Amino acid sequence: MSNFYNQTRAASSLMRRLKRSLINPTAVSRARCFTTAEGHRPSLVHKRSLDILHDPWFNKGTAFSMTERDRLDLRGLLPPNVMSSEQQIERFMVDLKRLEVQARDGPSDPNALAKWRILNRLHDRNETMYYKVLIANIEEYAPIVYTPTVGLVCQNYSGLFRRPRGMYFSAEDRGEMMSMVYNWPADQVDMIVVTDGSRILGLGDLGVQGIGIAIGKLDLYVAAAGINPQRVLPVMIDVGTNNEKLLKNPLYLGLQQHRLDGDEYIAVIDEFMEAVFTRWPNVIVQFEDFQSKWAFKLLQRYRNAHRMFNDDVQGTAGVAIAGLLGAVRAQGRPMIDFPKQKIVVAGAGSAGIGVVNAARKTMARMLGNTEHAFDSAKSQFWVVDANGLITDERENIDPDALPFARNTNEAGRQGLREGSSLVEVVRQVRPDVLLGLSGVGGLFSKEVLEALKGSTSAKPAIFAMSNPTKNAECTPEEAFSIVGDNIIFASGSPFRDVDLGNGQIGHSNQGNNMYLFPGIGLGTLLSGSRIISDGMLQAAAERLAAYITEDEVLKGMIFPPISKIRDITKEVAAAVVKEAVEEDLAEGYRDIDARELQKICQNEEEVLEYVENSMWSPEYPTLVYKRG
Ligand SMILES: NC(=O)C1=CN([C@@H]2O[C@H](COP(=O)(O)OP(=O)(O)OC[C@H]3O[C@@H](n4cnc5c(N)ncnc54)[C@H](O)[C@@H]3O)[C@@H](O)[C@H]2O)C=CC1
Ligand SMILES: CC(=O)C(=O)O
Ligand SMILES: [Mg+2]
Repeated sequence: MSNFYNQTRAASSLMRRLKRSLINPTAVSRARCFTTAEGHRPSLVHKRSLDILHDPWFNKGTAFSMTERDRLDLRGLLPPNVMSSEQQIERFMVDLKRLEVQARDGPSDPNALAKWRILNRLHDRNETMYYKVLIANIEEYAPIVYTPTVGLVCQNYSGLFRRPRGMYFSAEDRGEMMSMVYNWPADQVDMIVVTDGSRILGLGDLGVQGIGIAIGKLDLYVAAAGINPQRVLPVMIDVGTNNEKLLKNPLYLGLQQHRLDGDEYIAVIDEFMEAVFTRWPNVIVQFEDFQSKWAFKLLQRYRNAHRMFNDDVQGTAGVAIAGLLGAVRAQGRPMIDFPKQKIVVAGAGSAGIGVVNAARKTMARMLGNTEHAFDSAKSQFWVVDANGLITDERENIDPDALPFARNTNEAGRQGLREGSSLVEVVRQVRPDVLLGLSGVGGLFSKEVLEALKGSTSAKPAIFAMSNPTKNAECTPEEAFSIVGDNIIFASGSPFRDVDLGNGQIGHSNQGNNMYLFPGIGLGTLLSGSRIISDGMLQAAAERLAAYITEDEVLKGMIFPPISKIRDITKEVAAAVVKEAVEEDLAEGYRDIDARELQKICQNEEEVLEYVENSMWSPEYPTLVYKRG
């Protein structure tokens, strides 16, 4: 694995300064399906006339040139004035800008859902333009297509549903999935994001309505990672819901039954996995928002045999590690001091346990990667769940949380016991970091934040990572006003920076797995790795951590702005490709075989170029009709 500690920021910025190279004809085609080659070569379509205008993959609306209108039997079906794509966007934005109220606070923006509707309608009729708008305005519209608004969309999905997007596999489809997958029109699928809707953000079981989160995540795959939108597939596996409110709603669109469980549940997921990997053997499957009960089990079940990962467990862990390392640097300490950090984590679900596992491994590696280092690193964590501090006295302890259960005697010496409240734990431990993945809005109450003032750290870090906005454990205003100006703050959903007065800004970082999952997926795709190893995930996290400069970190920025997400994703993907090659997992992608990939990986600039050239960009291709 690349040695993170030797990586310099200077090297990364040099890479970024590299001039964009011309498309390498031997590089992976970033062109759309049916496109014969890169960039300006035409795309072959098997439809004409209104069928084209009704196909969001090919529709250009008013931007169809006159020659194309003739070629595709479109003359007379559109107003005569041919628009450039810039003019089209200008016209579209008039509509959207009418609703212009600062969107970054999500649900507190009364127009968030209306904006989502306008964007969704564009998505339905012209994908190229949709992604052009999204990429150009990612900071403004990520909070609409992704957290927090996507949460609201999922909650209201049965009412909002108009046109289908993605695939639905339900418990009723048992025995049929292998043939159902052929109902999807694309012969190539690179990325699937699948959910069973059982834990959507911090909003609980939303059943079939959870498909919105898979759609939102894939929007970021296209916008940030440049995955071709014709090759993404959002999937909902509907095994029922335990949300009684939904079950009682006759307009609910999902199966009106309680969730399958046990072997029956696993059989459905197994069948789905077999079906998608049979039709698309090279696809990557991202598991999203599965309740913790299944998240870890399914990850263990599939991760050594399939190209898959669990974003909530592994993506979140990587983002948190990057943030935690940033917090150490922000304290003016060397990163190697990370193993000394005292970390209180509120939340022992898929995300919380994913984070403590990964943080423990990172600490152990820094301490020499011995068994002793691994064992002692666990003492840096205090994990609190709905029942308080987890100790070895806990009855029916979740096996995933077991390694982090505090020894009761030792807890006693600290003035703590099984079930101690969060405020007691913070008061006694005086942690460097308070990290929330509990899904409980306001959990970091005034009392808890007051207790954090006793932190032994010169600059304590508060990670209120639960989503959407109203589920954040605290707001940045609360954190800065109660704990003081000298803190680091990050939240899962976006908040505005805080004006601290005297020209000082309290930086509000967004600590969300969106910084990693697109690069993990893209890097895996471009390496052709058959699995996603711990090393690949670690390399991704390290690259994200290295993205922030020393200057930025000292100003309290531990994550880069969302506006840089495409560049960040490129770097993360490059790190993943390199790691896959180093671990001998890479089998190559399309016409780049494993040997060529190895050569590419000898030169950092070439890897970045390879990744960049493989990313789809939203430009209209010239369309040529060909009988299907
Ligand atoms: N920022 C990010 O990138 C990510 C954020 N998340 C967020 O993390 C949250 C949790 O996700 P999961 O772990 O999958 O959910 P989960 O439901 O599996 O786990 C929630 C945990 O919080 C604990 N909890 C509940 N009430 C508590 C309280 N009063 N005090 C302390 N702990 C309490 C529960 O006992 C449980 O251990 C969600 O809101 C989700 O949106 C998840 C993944 C990524
Ligand atoms: C961000 C994310 O994956 C979650 O809140 O579940
Ligand atoms: Mg999630």
